[in-house]
Amino acid sequence: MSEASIKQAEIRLEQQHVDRVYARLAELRADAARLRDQSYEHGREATPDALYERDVMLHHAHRTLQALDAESEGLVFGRLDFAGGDAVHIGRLGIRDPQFQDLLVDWRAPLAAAFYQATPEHSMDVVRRRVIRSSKEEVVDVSDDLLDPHRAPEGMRVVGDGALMAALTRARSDAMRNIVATIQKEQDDAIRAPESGVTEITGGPGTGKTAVALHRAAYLMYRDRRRLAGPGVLVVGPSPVFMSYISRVLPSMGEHNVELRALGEVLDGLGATAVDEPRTAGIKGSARMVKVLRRALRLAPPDAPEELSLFYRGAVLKLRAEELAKIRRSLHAKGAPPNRTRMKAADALLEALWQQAREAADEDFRPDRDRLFAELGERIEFHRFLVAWWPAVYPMQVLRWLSDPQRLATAARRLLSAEEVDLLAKSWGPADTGPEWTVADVALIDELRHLAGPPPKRRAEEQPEGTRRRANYDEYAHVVVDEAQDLSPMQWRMVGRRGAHASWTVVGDPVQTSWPDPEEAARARDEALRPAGAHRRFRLRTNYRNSAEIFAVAAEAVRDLVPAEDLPVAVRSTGVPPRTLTAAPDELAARARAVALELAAGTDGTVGVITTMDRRAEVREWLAEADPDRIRVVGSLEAKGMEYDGVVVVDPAGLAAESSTGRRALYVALSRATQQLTVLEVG
Ligand SMILES: Nc1ncnc2c1ncn2[C@@H]1O[C@H](COP(=O)(O)OP(=O)(O)OP(=O)(O)O)[C@@H](O)[C@H]1O
Repeated sequence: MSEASIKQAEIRLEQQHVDRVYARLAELRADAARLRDQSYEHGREATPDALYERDVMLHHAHRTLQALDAESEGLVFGRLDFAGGDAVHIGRLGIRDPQFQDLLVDWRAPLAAAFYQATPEHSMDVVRRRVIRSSKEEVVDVSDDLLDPHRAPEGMRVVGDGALMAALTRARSDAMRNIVATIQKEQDDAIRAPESGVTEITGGPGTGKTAVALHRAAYLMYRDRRRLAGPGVLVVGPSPVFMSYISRVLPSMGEHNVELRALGEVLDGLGATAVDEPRTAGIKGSARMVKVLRRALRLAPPDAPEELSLFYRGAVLKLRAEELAKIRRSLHAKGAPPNRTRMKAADALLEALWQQAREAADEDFRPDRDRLFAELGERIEFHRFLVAWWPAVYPMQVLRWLSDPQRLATAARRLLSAEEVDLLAKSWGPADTGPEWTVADVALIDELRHLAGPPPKRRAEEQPEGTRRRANYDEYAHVVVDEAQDLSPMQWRMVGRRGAHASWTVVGDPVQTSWPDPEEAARARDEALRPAGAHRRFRLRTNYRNSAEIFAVAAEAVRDLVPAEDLPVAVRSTGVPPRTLTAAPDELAARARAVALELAAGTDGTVGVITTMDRRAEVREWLAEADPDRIRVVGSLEAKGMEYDGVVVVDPAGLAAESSTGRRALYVALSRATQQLTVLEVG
C-alpha cells in the first residue's frame, strides 16, 4: 500500500470513532434538553420544594448544554496508544457511553496528561501519540509520533508529519484558536502547575504565553470547579481589541464562566478605551498618585461653605474658616475613608459649637451638651451645612475637581513638578464638559473608590460598582494577568484588590514592556501578589508565531537593550524574507495602501497595519475602503498580544521615538506576523 492510502485507511478508522462520539453527543444533548423541559414542568407545582428542585435541575441542565454546545469543531483531536494495547481518544470534553466507558477523555483529565508530557526519553507507556485534525465532523488528517518503537505492536501504522508545524502554518483569523491538540511539553508543565500561590510564566513574543494562560484557566476550572465557579476567574488583558481576539478560546473548551476584562474595564460600569499620551499616562500610572489622591480627598470640596453660623437660645454660634479647617484636618488625621466619616463629621461640628456655647454661658443660660447636640443636630440649616461641607464623595467627581491646576498643585505638592501638574490638569479639564476617561484614569478612580469608601447610591453614572456581579463584591478566586509587563503601579494596585485572597497566573515578557519605570512597577506588583504567597516560575523559549526570518528582523530592534538569551528561538522557516520599503511623506498613504492590499491578496488570513498611536486615525482613513475583516489598523499599544498573517509597520522610526520605551514597542510591532512582514519607512 502507498503511504497516501495507508493514511486514508487510518483516517477512515478514526472517522468511525469520531462518528460514535458525535452520535453519543447528540443523545446527551437530547437528554439534557429533556431534563430542562421537565424541570420547567416541575416548577409549575410552585411549592417551595418543587421550585428549589426545579432550580437545581435547571442549573444542571444548562451547564450540561453549555458544555456540550461548545464549538463542535475539533471535538476529538487526539489518541494515545499504550504499550499494553489499550488506546484512548482525547477531546475538548469528556464523553462516556451508556455503560460509562470513556469514548472521549477530557484533555484536562489526569489520563490525558501523557498526551502532552510523554517524550521518547520518558514515554509514560505511550507507544504512539496521534493528532487528529477535523473539519466540522469530518476527519481530514492524522499525524503521529512514535514514542517507543520497541514496544509498538505488530502492524501499528505511523503516518503524517508534524501536527505542530501544520497548526503553525495555518492562516489566522480574527479570533485566537485553542491549541489543545498541539500543546508542547514546556507549555503543559505551566498549564498543569498547581493552583495555589503565584504561577509566573515568562517568554518572548509568540511563545504561547497567552494560549498557555487561557488553557491553564480552563484546566483549573476543570480541576476545581466547585471552588472556582463561585467567586470566579478573572482574566485581565491590555485592550478590548485583544480581549475580543482571545474571547473564543475558553468557550471553545466549554468554559463560559471566566470573566475577560481589559485594563480599562476592570472597574464595573466603566469601559475606558481612550489612552493618554505617554508622558501623561506615565504620571497617572506612577505610585506617587496614591499620595496625591489621598491628599485630594482631604481638601475641602470646591464649593464648601467657609463659615457655619447658627442661632442657639439667643446667642450666635459661629465656626469660622480657620476653625472649620482644623476640624477637617483632625477628622482626616484618623485616616478613615471620608464616606464612612460623615457621622463623625457631624459630631465634631456639634462638639465645636458646644464648646462655644459653653464659653458664652452666663448666669441666665447654662447649656446642656446632650440637649445642644439633639437640638442643633436636627436643624435643617445644620444638615444643609453638613451636606455641603462634608459631602458624599464620588471618585469621578474628585478627579474632575483636580482639573483645577491650583487644587491639583496643592494635592501634589513636592510629589509632581509644575509641568506634570499642568499635563494632568489639562487631561481632566475642562471641568464643565467633563473628560473622556482614559484607561489610566480607571486605576485612579478605583484607588479613590478604595480611599473614599462607598458613597451612598446616587445616579447610575456615579455608581460604577456591581453591575455584573454581586454589588460591591469584586474579588475573584483566581486572577490571570496577561501582558503583565505593561501594568503600571496604579494598575497593579487595582488588579491586586480583585485578587486579595486569590491565586494568580501572571504572564508577560519584560522585554516587551512599555512602562518606563519597571522597578517601580515591580514593587507594586510584589505588593499586589504578596498575600498569595509562594511563586513558581516557568519560562517558555520557543517562538511559535513568527517565521525565523521575521523574528530575526524584530530581534534587531532590541538587540542592544537585552541579553540574547532573553529572546526566544523561532522554529519555523518560510524562506520569505521581510521587506523594508521607503516612501516620501506625500507617497506614504498610497504605498501603505498598496502594500496592505498586496499582503491581503497573498494570504487567506488577516493583515495588521501597525503604526504610532498618534497616526492611527490617519492610517485608518488611508484604508477606509479596504475590507475591515481582512485588514486591521492598530496603534502600537493596541498591537500588544495580537497576531496577523501579514503585517505592515508604518513609520518604524516614529514608533521608536513615540515614548521612552519606543524601541520595545517597535519590537512588539515587528513580532506580530506569522508569514509576511513589510516595514514602510518614511523617507
Ligand atoms: N503548542 C502550540 N500549538 C499550536 N500553536 C501554538 C502553540 N503554542 C503557541 N501557538 C500559537 O502561537 C501563536 C502565539 O501564541 P501567543 O499569542 O499565546 O504567544 P504570546 O507568548 O502570548 O505572544 P506575545 O508575547 O507576542 O503576546 C498563537 O497563534 C498560538 O496559537
